[in-house]
Amino acid sequence: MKNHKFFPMFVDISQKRILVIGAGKIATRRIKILTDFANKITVVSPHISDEIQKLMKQGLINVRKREFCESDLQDADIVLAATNDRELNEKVGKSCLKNGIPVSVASHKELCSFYFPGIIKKDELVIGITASGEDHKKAKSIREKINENLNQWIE
Ligand SMILES: C[C@@]1(CC(=O)O)C2=NC(=C\c3[nH]c(c(CCC(=O)O)c3CC(=O)O)Cc3[nH]c(c(CC(=O)O)c3CCC(=O)O)/C=C3\N/C(=C\2)[C@@H](CCC(=O)O)[C@]3(C)CC(=O)O)/[C@H]1CCC(=O)O
Ligand SMILES: NC(=O)c1ccc[n+]([C@@H]2O[C@H](COP(=O)([O-])OP(=O)(O)OC[C@H]3O[C@@H](n4cnc5c(N)ncnc54)[C@H](O)[C@@H]3O)[C@@H](O)[C@H]2O)c1
Repeated sequence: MKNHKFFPMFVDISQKRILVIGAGKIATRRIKILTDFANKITVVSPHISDEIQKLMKQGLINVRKREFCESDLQDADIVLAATNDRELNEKVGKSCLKNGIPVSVASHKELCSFYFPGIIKKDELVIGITASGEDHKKAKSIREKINENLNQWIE
């Protein structure tokens, strides 16, 4: 295929129903970012990190404290699969792709219809970074470098 890079489309997700499956290290990192952009975040997971618990108490997210079930997808506009059960992530990814629900699968880049980017947010500036799924550490280190220098560049 000639073009297979993902386009950085900046999208209004403020009213989108976002379903995050899993509430561990990766899901928590992403949910904390998403709360700056989205108002309708639901997390489904039997175990919840302390940080997720805090966000729930602040009213920033809804939590279904149980295992994922297929019907969770019925009221989801966007899905992030981030459990430590790779088979489940895969099942979710395939189901979303089949049903046209935008999905990012933390364990299977080939099942993503979008990638979760590295994000820097400063006032009205929003910067998203991807290494096209090819080098996650590079995406992280470039995000850190931009972060370190941004204030200086703005001045
Ligand atoms: C950008 C960032 C956002 C975030 O996660 O917040 C992000 N990954 C980050 C870091 C990171 N990821 C991984 C490590 C461990 C070291 C390593 O393996 O290299 C580290 C480093 C670390 O965490 O220090 C492991 C990993 N990641 C994926 C797989 C599965 C696969 O490749 O198939 C596996 C193997 C899992 C396993 O085998 O178990 C997949 C995806 N990770 C993505 C995003 C999507 C597009 C990536 C891109 O654009 O390149 C994509 C494709 C899908 C998605 O998840 O949407 C964030 C850095 C930004 C920041 O720090 O700000
Ligand atoms: N994309 C990335 O940046 C990146 C980086 C490292 C790892 N990973 C991948 O991300 C995934 C999650 O890693 P982690 O470190 O956050 O794991 P973790 O062990 O910290 O958390 C896993 C979470 O999944 C939940 N879970 C397990 N079974 C579930 C089910 N049936 N229904 C709902 N929730 C369920 C657990 O309750 C827990 O909250 C792994 O598949 C790993 O391979 C991705």
